[in-house]
Amino acid sequence: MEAFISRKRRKLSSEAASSSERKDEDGDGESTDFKLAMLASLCPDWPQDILLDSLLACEGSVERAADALLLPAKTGAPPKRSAVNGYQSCLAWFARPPEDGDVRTPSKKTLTQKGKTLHLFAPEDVEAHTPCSIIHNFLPQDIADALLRELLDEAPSFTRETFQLFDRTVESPHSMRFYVDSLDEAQEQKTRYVYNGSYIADVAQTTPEMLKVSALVRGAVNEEIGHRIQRFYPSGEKLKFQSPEEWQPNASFVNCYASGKESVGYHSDQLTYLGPRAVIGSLSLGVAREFRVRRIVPTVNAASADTQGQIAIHLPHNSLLVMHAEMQEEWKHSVAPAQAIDPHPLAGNKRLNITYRCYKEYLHPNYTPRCKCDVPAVLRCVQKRAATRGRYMWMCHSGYTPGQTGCSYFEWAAFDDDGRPPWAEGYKGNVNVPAPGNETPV
Ligand SMILES: O=C(O)CCC(=O)C(=O)O
Ligand SMILES: [Fe+2]
Repeated sequence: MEAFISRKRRKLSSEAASSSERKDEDGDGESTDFKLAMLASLCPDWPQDILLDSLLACEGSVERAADALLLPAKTGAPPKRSAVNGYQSCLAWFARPPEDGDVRTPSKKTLTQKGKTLHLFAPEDVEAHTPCSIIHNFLPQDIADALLRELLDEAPSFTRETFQLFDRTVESPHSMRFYVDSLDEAQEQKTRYVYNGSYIADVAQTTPEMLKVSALVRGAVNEEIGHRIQRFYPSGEKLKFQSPEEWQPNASFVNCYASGKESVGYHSDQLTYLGPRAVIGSLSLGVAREFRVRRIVPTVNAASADTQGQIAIHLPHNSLLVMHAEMQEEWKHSVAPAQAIDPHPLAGNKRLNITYRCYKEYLHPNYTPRCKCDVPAVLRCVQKRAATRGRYMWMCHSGYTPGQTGCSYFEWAAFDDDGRPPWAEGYKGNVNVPAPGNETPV
């Protein structure tokens, strides 16, 4: 569902848009994810893989795919997800264990196959084959339980996002709330920070347990970043545009999945306030669920969107998943609906998830470019178009506001090697330079 808001709205004139900060765009037009999300809203009972198959069979036409699926559904229930789609468990059984001093790059080999899901459980497999790392049993049990209890008390205040999709109003398939560390910041967020063209009306103050845990997450994430750079990045150096500063969480989205049916569609998190090559620390509590990731491959048509299949990372209670600097620009992630779940002793059927984020002071909307509608622009990275892939751009997002069409404002974003914009202290010069002849993304 989140993917609804990660698409260009211009072509869909009868459609208004939604809120939520985090979701990113390709800058490449209406993609398979968006079509999939639309199809999922029209056919909510069908598994993702069947939706995708149907979309491909109908050459990307959402209407035809929905017709094809809904016709038989009138006479029977949707088919069960095929059990043969998932395979493999611990790749490390087959791999040489890394030795101290090894510098490895993340596996380039395609492990996943079109339409298949590769299930990963072991932390060493997750870090070797995805842009993430995971720490199981992250918190001492009493702290994890206290945090979970606190979030269970908070959850009734969470809300669902609503989207206007053609003539339908659609709700996000899980609820959430945004938290910042002080009341001043909450006020600032409500009045200055724009998310897909709107302000967030409800911004809460980070709760005491969340704040306590934030300090632990901060230490662990910084350690994981160092480990990732040393072991996986070329020459053991941080990526171009990645911040060399310490990662300091100061904001978080908390998500609640009330049952196995609740989910979030494939998306990338929006970079506007996090900057390029953002790192996110994601703590899972309660019911274990699958976190699916898929590498974005440059596409020419809908049929090539799933050429590498997807990887499911299992997120048990009290696990900390770190989405590293490769993640938001090159991969998409989702939480798939679960056909069966194991209830948790404290949380019942619920999963609570905190995504700790590091908002950069120099990306405060006071400083970032404003579009012709006089709205702070949204920062996006070209994900699919091969010629400009990986370039950052500032664009208008007023088009996300119901009733507004937005403007055509577009500007390549200037960042130095450390991801700092020109107005930031210590800016060393633009390295986000488009290739000649590729000055505009569309
Ligand atoms: O629930 C999760 O693990 C992921 C949530 C997510 O992707 C988000 O908040 O952007
Ligand atoms: Fe996300």
